[in-house]
Amino acid sequence: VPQLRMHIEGFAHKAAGHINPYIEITFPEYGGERLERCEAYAAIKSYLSASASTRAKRLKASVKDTRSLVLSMDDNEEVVDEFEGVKLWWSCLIVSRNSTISLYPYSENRRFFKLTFHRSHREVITSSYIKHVLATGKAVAANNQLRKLFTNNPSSNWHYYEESKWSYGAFEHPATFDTLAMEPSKKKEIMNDLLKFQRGKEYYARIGKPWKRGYLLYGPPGTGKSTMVAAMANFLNYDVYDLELTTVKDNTELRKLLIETSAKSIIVIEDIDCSLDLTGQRKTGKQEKDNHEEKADPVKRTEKGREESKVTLSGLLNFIDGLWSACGGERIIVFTTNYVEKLDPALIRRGRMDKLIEMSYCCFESFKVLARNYLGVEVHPLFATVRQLLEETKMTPADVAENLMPKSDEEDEEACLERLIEALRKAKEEAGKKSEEEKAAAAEATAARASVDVFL
Ligand SMILES: Nc1ncnc2c1ncn2[C@@H]1O[C@H](COP(=O)(O)OP(=O)(O)OP(=O)(O)O)[C@@H](O)[C@H]1O
Ligand SMILES: [Mg+2]
Repeated sequence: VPQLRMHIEGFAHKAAGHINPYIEITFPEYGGERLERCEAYAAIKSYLSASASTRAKRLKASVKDTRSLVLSMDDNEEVVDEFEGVKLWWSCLIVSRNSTISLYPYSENRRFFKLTFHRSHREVITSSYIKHVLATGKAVAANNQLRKLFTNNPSSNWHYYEESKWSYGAFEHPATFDTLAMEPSKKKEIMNDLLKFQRGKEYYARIGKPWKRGYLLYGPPGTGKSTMVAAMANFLNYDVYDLELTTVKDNTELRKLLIETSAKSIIVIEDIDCSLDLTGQRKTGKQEKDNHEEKADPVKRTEKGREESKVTLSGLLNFIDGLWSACGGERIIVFTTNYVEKLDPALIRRGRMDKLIEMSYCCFESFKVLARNYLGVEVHPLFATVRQLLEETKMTPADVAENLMPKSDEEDEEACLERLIEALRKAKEEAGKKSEEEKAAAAEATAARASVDVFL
């Protein structure tokens, strides 16, 4: 029984106190009344990850992005540290509690760090070493912080454990403004806007505005809206909260989710036009009645339960306004949509959304970015043809990128560019045919009307 063992160890330590000249300090991962995650633990972890990677033999790796690796001490591993000539030992311990039945998944295993040192150094350790560790650890953490991507859980799971409203994984989207295909001047403008926002703490305080900014990204599918959000997060070093409105049952839940977001984050609501009926149309009497019936009939309700979110436009507006006023710290909210004209004006008016950004079809400048990324080519004789065709045809950056991607090892950049040109020609032809058909249909309609006129 682990608990018993702990007790015995405790006794053993006490008994050995006179003989054993070493002092041990433990730092548990969770502590305090609410068992919240200890800041000290996190700082020590980062501190040790910086020094442990050179000394410890067993390391745990987590990949931060495609270029760097974060190494940290593995469980039950020990490292030696030195401070002002004093030698001390750190170990990472884990106590598993598999034998106890627990409702809280995170408390199954308890981790803590143990610091051991000779009692003659007590003064140095307690007065300066620990301070040094915590400060260094925080700095290290800020440096190789793993950014997180949060998604909201359906409220039926909220009661499982404390931080369950949002679940998260590492945010590892590789998109940056460098790889984003967009008109350079527009890109520059957005980057400057973001920088101004990030550095604007005093400015926002002075003009008495909350330190928040709202963006609406709109454009056809495949023009890089989601990619843009990732690029923003990477640029600012923010966490991302991906809010799925369809799993939010009502306005109250929306509020609760909002309260649990942290500062330095981007809250994204994708495809806002599809998520909910936010087009400003009020419900008809019949729909209201249907809702009542559903409440009375639980089977029907659960059947439709998933997509039947009761979040309303006014709830969402309150969410945004609440964000603007209730939460401290820098936050960005981003909406994406394919149909900006479908949205209620109240949602995108100034003050709610600060900037409307149109993502559009691939222009030649965007193509150059993609060619550089996908093929590593800056100039090529075929570029002229591509330029010509891009001016005459609409193709999304997603489609251009797809065509540029080498399909096998034998394919060189020439082959890829040829394929793109082929696809562009085809698209142009189809667009031409379509407009011919439309013209014909329109002509037919006029002719029909004319004949009706004659008939009358
Ligand atoms: N502007 C762009 N720059 C670089 N890559 C792009 C761009 N637009 C699209 N892509 C590529 O196409 C894929 C799809 O783009 P993305 O998911 O960002 O489109 P979207 O505008 O969010 O589409 P949807 O409206 O369907 O959500 C991405 O994985 C990316 O590789
Ligand atoms: Mg998208």
